[in-house]
Amino acid sequence: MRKIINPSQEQWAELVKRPAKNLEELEAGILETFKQVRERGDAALLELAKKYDGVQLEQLLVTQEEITAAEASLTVELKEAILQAYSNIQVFHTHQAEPMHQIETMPGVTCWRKSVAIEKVGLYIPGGTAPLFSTLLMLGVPARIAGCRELVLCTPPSKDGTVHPAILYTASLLGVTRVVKAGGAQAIAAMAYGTQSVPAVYKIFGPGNQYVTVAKQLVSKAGVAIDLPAGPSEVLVIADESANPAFVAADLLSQAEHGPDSQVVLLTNSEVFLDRVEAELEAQLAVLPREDFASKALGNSLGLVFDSIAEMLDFSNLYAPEHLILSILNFEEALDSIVNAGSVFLGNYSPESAGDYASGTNHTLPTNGYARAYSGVSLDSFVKKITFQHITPEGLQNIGGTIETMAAAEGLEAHKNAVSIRLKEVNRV
Ligand SMILES: NC(=O)c1ccc[n+]([C@@H]2O[C@H](COP(=O)([O-])OP(=O)(O)OC[C@H]3O[C@@H](n4cnc5c(N)ncnc54)[C@H](O)[C@@H]3O)[C@@H](O)[C@H]2O)c1
Ligand SMILES: N[C@H](CO)Cc1c[nH]c[nH+]1
Ligand SMILES: [Zn+2]
Repeated sequence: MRKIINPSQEQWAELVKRPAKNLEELEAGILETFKQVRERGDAALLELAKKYDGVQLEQLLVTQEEITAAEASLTVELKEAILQAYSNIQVFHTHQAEPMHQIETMPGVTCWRKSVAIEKVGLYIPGGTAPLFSTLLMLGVPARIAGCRELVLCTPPSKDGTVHPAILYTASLLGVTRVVKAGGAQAIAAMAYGTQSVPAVYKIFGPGNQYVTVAKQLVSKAGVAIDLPAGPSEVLVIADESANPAFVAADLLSQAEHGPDSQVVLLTNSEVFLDRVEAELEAQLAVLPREDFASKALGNSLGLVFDSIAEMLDFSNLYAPEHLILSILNFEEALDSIVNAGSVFLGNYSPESAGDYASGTNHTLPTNGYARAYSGVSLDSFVKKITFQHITPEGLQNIGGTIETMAAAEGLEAHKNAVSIRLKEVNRV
């Protein structure tokens, strides 16, 4: 962890940059993958699974037998945990539905907006370093609440050609239409362009590593929608001396273990506290099974000491973390100052893992500073909002003049005439 005491304002711009691969090289490789998938469809997916996932697949689609066997192999404890998380995510996301209001903007002019489900959605479930079946709940539950009809799931196969049973169990709970053994940029291309086995979808959802995230951003230029850039996980903790160094270290490691390109950041107003957290990091890291990823991620990470909580909040807003943890005594006083963050965890007993799995909030969140402008996945992500309007003859008499004047000022006579021709008739009657 890189340690800096009172970083200057000039250093801030540098410090908020995430560890990232060379974008041009990444894009060139991904575009080549897209070309192969577009030209050769399933054959390219099978070849790329061998190249990147190290497995010679016999077929891309998961069979019903595989799903049945997966269900039977899970413990009751894990199934119950999945069902509890499902229920909390469902409750939280169901409450995001907006009531539909019909608004009369002028007498006789009525407007309203209706949420309509996106019919075909693609769900990318990461599987390179860990089988994130929790991500399937985060995407599948709101998709089902919204009423999406077709759910296509892509996830990288493991080396023996299987998909983790908890992913298959969750897919079955959600009634996923098709589960495809494909990961990385090739999976994104398949869902965007379609192949013999993978139907093209209208919007692609889901987090992933830098290959997946850049691939999503590239296909979004080609006409398919995406949810948001949700790349390597990150957490920023703001802690004062009221915080528990062991808890803070545990939270930092929880995101560091996602992979070597993750970044974790600690901001504190006490150098002594920072030293205590560093000692805890060392002790806890030594017993982590994913020590290799976590220690690489810690190598990218920052421990910064500031004079005041206000300054830490300013830095955090510039950094715009995916996850923000406020482990400070008076966290309520800080809430109004948070303007850029994906999801926020308050006090000493709200571990970030709660949001990852089961509290009910969505864990598919903007990374790499995108929380300055993007929200995480929500029910809204799975619907389009279609607006409607109905104008009565009296309504047209009320609003017609305004439209005619504006259309004439833009020099668009046909627009003006679409009103005038009607007004003539209305005024004649
Ligand atoms: N922001 C969020 O909301 C959020 C949520 C969950 C997970 N995540 C992040 O998702 C990521 C998951 O990454 P992952 O790697 O475990 O799984 P992944 O499924 O995203 O990526 C695995 C795929 O990457 C491709 N790949 C790997 N090396 C490659 C190479 N050299 N060239 C081309 N393609 C290559 C392969 O096709 C492989 O199937 C982690 O970084 C994690 O932090 C983010
Ligand atoms: N922390 C990840 C989002 O950045 C989500 C996740 C899934 N499983 C564990 N964690
Ligand atoms: Zn996590």
